[in-house]
Amino acid sequence: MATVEVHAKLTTKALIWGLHCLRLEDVVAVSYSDGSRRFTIHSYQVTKEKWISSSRRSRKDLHFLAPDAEEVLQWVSAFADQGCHINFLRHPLASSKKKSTVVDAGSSPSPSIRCRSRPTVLVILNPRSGRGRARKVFSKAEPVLKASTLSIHFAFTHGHSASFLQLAGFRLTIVETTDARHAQTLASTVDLSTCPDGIICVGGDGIVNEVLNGLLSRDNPHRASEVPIGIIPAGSDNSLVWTVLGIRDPVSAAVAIVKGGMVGMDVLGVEWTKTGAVHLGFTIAYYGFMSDVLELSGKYQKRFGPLRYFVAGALKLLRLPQYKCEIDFVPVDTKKDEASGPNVRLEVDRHGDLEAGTIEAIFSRSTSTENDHDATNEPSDYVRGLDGKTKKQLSTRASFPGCCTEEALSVHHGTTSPSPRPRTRSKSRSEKSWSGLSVDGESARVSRANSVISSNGEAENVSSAPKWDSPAPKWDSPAPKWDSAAPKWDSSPGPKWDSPVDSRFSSESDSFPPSSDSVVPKWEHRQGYFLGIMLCNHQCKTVQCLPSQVLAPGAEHDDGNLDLIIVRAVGRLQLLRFFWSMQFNRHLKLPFVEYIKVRQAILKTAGNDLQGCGIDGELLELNSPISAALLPYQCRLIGRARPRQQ
Ligand SMILES: Nc1ncnc2c1ncn2[C@@H]1O[C@H](COP(=O)(O)OP(=O)(O)OP(=O)(O)O)[C@@H](O)[C@H]1O
Repeated sequence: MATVEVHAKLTTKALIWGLHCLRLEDVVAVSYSDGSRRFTIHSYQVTKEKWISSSRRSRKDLHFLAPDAEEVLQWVSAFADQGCHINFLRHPLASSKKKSTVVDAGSSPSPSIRCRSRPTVLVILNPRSGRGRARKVFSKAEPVLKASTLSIHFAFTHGHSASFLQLAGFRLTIVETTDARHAQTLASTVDLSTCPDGIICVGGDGIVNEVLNGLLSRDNPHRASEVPIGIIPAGSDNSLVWTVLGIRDPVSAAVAIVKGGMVGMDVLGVEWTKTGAVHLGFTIAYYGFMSDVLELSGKYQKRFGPLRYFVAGALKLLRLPQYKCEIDFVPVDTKKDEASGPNVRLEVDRHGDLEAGTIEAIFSRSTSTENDHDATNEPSDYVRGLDGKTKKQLSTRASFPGCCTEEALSVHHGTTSPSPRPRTRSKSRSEKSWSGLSVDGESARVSRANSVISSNGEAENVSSAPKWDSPAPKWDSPAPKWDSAAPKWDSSPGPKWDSPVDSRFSSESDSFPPSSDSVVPKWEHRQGYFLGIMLCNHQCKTVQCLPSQVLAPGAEHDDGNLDLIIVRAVGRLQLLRFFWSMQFNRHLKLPFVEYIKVRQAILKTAGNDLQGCGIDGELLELNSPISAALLPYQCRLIGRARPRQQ
C-alpha cells in the first residue's frame, strides 16, 4: 500500500490530520512497533445508530509511520503525556518467532523513558445482575482493558500485527460472586496490595454498594476509602455510573477506566440508632412506596429482570398501603455553612473527641453550649455531614495509572506540595493548564519531562500510580463501630409510634434550636402520612426511563449535602401524578412534594408492620429510627464526572 505523507498535530484534546480529527478521549492505547517506526492508535469511537437515537462505541485502529527515530520519540512522549497507554511491540516479523509482545528495556525508544507496571485491579462480577447477563456484558468491556493470551498467540501464528490486540494491559483478577454479601465480604477482607489500582464492579448499584460497605468496614476505613472503585454497568439500573459519569454502556465504562481520572464521591451513612449498625450508600436511601416496590421486586428478578421494578410497582399500586412516619432534618443554610468554619469541624475530626453516635448523643451535642459548637452538627462519630469545602480539605488527591496528574506536573516544575489538597471533581487533561502539544521539538521536550517508560515496555507518568504509602490525612477519631452485617429482618414487630412526638426533634420546641446561634443546627420536623421519603446523594437518573429524567435535579455527588424529597400525600392518584410528573421533571413542583437540601435527617416509622428501607437497591429492615448524614470523607470512582448541567 502506498504511503501518504500527512502533517498531524497532537493537542490535549485530539489528534488532527488533514480534515480528520480523533478525540483523545476515545483513544484507549497506542501501540508502537519496535524497529518499524509504526504506530497504531486504538480507539473506541462513538457512532450514532442510524435509525434509533442511541449511540455505541466501536473499535477503530489508525496506523501511521513516523518519519525518523527522533519523531518516534516525540510521538511516544506526546501520547504518554496525554495519558495514552503505550504498548511497545516487537516488529511483527521479528516477534513471530518469540510469542511475546513485551520488549525489554533496551528496545524502548529512549533509555530516559521508563514504563510503569500494568494496572492491577480486582474485578468483582455479579453473575445475577440484570437478567443474569453480567458475564456477557463484561466480555464486551474486557478486551478494552486487556487482551487475552490466546488472542495474542493467535495474532502471531497468523501473522497479524500484535498491536491490534494488546490494549490497556490491565492485570485483572476476576471473582464472580456466589451469593448476596459475597462482594461485601471480599471487599472487607481482600489484601489491598493485590489490587493496588482498585476494584472494578461488574453489576448494578447493589454490587457497588456491597463493595463500598465492605471496604469501609475494614480496620482502616479512611485508607480503604482511597481504593478506586470502577464500575462496568451490567445491572438492572445503574443509576450511579449513569448519573455521575454519564456512562450507560460497558465499553464506554471500560474506556473511562482505562483513561483514568478520579471522581470524589460523598458517602451517605445511615445509622440504626438502636443497634448502632451503619449501612452506607452512594446513591439514595428511601422509605415508603419505593422500598415496598424494592421488596416485592425481589420475587420477580428471574422472570422479569430489569422490568421487575415496573411489575412490582404496578402490583404495589393496586394494594397501596399507608406510610406513617416522622422525619426530622437539618436544612442546609449555605450562608451559615460558609461562615461556620469547616476548619472547626476538621479539628473535631482530628482530635476525635466525639462520643459514639446515638440519637441521644446527637441530641446532647445539638443542645450543647456555644463553646461546644464544634461538635454541634455531628450526628455521630461516623455519620457526619460536612460541607463540601471541609471535605475538600480532608480527602486526598486521586491519581490513577495512565492519568497525567497535577502531581506529575508539579514535580516537573519543582513545586511539589505535600498538602493533600483534594479535588472532588476530576479534571480532564484538557482542563489543566497544559499547553497544547504538537509534535515539534518544543512539545516533545515538555512531553519527555513528564513521561516515563519502563523496561516492560509501557509508558506512563511516574507519579500517577496510586500510592498507598503516600501521606493521607490522619484521622484520630475512633474507627466506626460496625455490625458485621447489615441489620437483619427479624420477626419482632416494628416500633410503635403512638406516643407523642419527642419534643427534642420538633421545630416547635422553644428550647431547641436557639434561633440566634449560627452553628447549632435548626431541626425541622414533619410527620403524618407520606407516599415516600427519599434522601439523594446525586441526581439519581434512572437508566430505564427517559435520559432526561432526574429524581433530584439539585443534588451533586460531591457537594457535601443530601437532597431530601418528601412526597406528602396519600392515594394512588397522587402517586401516579408524582411518577407521571417525574417523566417531565415536574415532580418537584407538585404541591404535596417538598424538596430540601439537608445535612442530616432522622426517620421514625409508625405502625406495627415490619417495614423496610432501601439503600442503593439494598433492602434493609427498619426496626428502629434511622439517622442519615454524609461521612466526613469521600470515596473515589474511577472516571471523570459528567459536566454539570447549568
Ligand atoms: N451470586 C449471587 N447470587 C445471588 N445474589 C447475588 C449474587 N451476587 C450478588 N448478589 C446480590 O444481588 C444484588 C443485586 O445485584 P446488582 O445490583 O449487581 O444487580 P441488579 O439488582 O440487577 O442491579 P441494580 O441494583 O442496578 O438494579 C446485590 O445487592 C447482591 O446482594
